[in-house]
Amino acid sequence: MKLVIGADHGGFDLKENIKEYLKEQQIAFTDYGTLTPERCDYPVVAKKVAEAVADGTFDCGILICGTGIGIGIAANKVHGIRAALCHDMFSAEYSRRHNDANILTMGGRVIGPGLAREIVRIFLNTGFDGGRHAERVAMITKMDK
Ligand SMILES: O=C[C@H](O)[C@H](O)[C@H](O)COP(=O)(O)O
Repeated sequence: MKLVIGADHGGFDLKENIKEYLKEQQIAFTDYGTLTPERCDYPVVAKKVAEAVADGTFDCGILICGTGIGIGIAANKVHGIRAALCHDMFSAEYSRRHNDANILTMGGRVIGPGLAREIVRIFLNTGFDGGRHAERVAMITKMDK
């Protein structure tokens, strides 16, 4: 699984914490920034990460801003992206099982690193159920065109 991660300044600290978790779990990833805590614009990193997932460079992504909202709105503008804002474990599981989410978004100003690590673990280890959910995801993909 090829994984890419990105954040703005609002998500920078949580991104760094999640990177430590991924290293501990020996999960490879690429960091598309931001690489410092200086203020920056979340649509820029959202576009970079979302396009790299959409074109197949990566299988999935994690995007973090202050709330997880803006970076998700921006990522979902890219064709083929299904970015899901998850601040609980149930949503993380079902974003994969029912929505085949390919980007997880979280808010670094909303949740702490312990819960965020659990959400990441579930997101990365849960598959898509397919079946009736595949038909619905196909409807979304059609709307994208
Ligand atoms: O949805 C947007 C994000 O939460 C941003 O991280 C946030 O808007 C950044 O705000 P500020 O520039 O005031 O730190």
